Amino acid sequence: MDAKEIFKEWQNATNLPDYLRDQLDTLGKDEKWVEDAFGQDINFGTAGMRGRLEPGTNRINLFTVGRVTEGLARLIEENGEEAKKRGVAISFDSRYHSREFAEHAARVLGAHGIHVYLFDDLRPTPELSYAVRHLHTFAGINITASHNAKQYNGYKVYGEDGAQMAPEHADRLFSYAQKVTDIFGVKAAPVKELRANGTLQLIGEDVDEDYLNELKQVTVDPEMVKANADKLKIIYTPLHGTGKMLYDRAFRQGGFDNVIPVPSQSIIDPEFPTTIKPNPEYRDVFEPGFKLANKVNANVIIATDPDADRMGAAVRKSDGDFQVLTGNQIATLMAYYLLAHLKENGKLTSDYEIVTSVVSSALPFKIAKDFGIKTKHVLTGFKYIGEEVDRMKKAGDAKFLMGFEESYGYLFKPFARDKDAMQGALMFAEVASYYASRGMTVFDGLQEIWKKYGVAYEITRAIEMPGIGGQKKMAELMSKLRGEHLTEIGGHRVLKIQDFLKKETIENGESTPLEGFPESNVLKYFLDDETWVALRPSGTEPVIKAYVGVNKKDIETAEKSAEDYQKALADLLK
Ligand SMILES: O=P(O)(O)OC[C@H]1O[C@H](O)[C@H](O)[C@@H](O)[C@@H]1O
Repeated sequence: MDAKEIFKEWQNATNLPDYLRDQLDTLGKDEKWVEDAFGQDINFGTAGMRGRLEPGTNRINLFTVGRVTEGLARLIEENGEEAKKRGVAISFDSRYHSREFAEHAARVLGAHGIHVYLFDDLRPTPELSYAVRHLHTFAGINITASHNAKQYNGYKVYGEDGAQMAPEHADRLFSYAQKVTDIFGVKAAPVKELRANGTLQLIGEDVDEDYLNELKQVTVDPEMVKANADKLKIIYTPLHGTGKMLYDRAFRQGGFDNVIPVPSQSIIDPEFPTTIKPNPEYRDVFEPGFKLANKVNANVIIATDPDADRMGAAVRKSDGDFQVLTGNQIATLMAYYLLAHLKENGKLTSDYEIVTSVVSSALPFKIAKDFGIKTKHVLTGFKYIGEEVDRMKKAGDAKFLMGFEESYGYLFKPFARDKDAMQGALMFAEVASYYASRGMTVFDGLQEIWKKYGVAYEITRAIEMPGIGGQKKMAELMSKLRGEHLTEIGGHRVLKIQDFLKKETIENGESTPLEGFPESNVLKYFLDDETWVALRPSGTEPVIKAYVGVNKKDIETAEKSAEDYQKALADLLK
């Protein structure tokens, strides 16, 4: 069936809620929209499915949520009665329709007799990851579009290890979902019935308690934190989302008594009214925090995104202004602190390991090597970091120190297996406390690291390619570049290319196999001035991501060079 026919089916459906029917009537006047919203099924990417909250098979709505949950139900059924009994934990964030979708997913699973643990209210993503492990469920669902704009929602699926489902399983789930021919006929049992027969169980405070208890392990030097408590004032913002549920207790039990929330951003609100996108990457989300910090004379601002898996921070410089740090810089500070702490306490052993993605900063690895510990690169997607934690546990060949991604994700203690902004916030607060104890700001700390190891500076840019045409364009651009074997970028010689799709490394015109990674549409180039650049279509947004990482003597040269490289990449993508 083509897009127009499917659109007609939706028009004729008898069970569309009014808000979807209204949207269908208005948006449906635009043929291009119809083509985009009905021309394909919404895909499963880096983090499950994500899309605009609109009617359509290529959108997020009650019906696409129902269909994918039906796919999950069939995957669980295939694994037998035990899997059904273990069931699924479900959480949701502060977005429009999140609660409704979570409940709908519970009802669809319930109709298959699959046990469901549904959070009674919004909760952070890492708490769901923790709940899956803690309750030994077979899977987890989280209704969230993370840091995307308010028009979006999404559906993340977790495997029994608490990490986002690995591609093999996710593909299977998706293929089951696609076998659902009548998207309007997916069965959903009534909540009342499921509550009465015990299939649907609400969870909340009980899991909070246990998760908060685990969070206590994150702080590595509680005494130092305690001794410097009065030197540190932290501003915290949950950006209108789930971080609000736990931050207060988490900070307090960690010994951080001086944490002041940003009032306007502590209101749970799907409009995210104080932001354009509730993403701690962007300076604008910190504006209310800056004002408050100036008023109460605080030096550190910590922000978590609406589902509290990403954590960003801004720190005061000596001129009084705030610097918004990148995810890479935050991870660098954390890695240095953790290693220095282990060393000072005579606890540093060479079997510690840091894991990060191939598009994240090289500096934490440089530091790790200097301290003599192991490092491991994985593809983008925190689930791959989760897999490494499992590998270390099973093989017993390494101790997990931390995992991080440039996209503001960090994990220290693997009781959660997704990036955990609560853990990130606690660790960053501890880093701030460490520098305060030395009479320094966090920004001074970063400069100290740069002085020792050189300035690593990274910029990630997203080049938008929306719509169905966009997918095609991204595929064409990537395959064109792949075929070209570039020898020069931005006036610099390419020394080596890593092609993660063809799984080959090209160096001096010779190709050797690139082992140890699943296939992925990523190209990474290493240049003659210690710069690396990478290109990949995002798995969560209709964009190609262009990554640049330079190594220079000072930050000014680094910033300029990184900008120049970004321009060169933008030209390549024209
Ligand atoms: O670069 P993308 O494919 O858009 O993914 C960006 C990020 O999306 C989600 O937040 C995932 O959990 C991360 O692991 C990933 O790094």
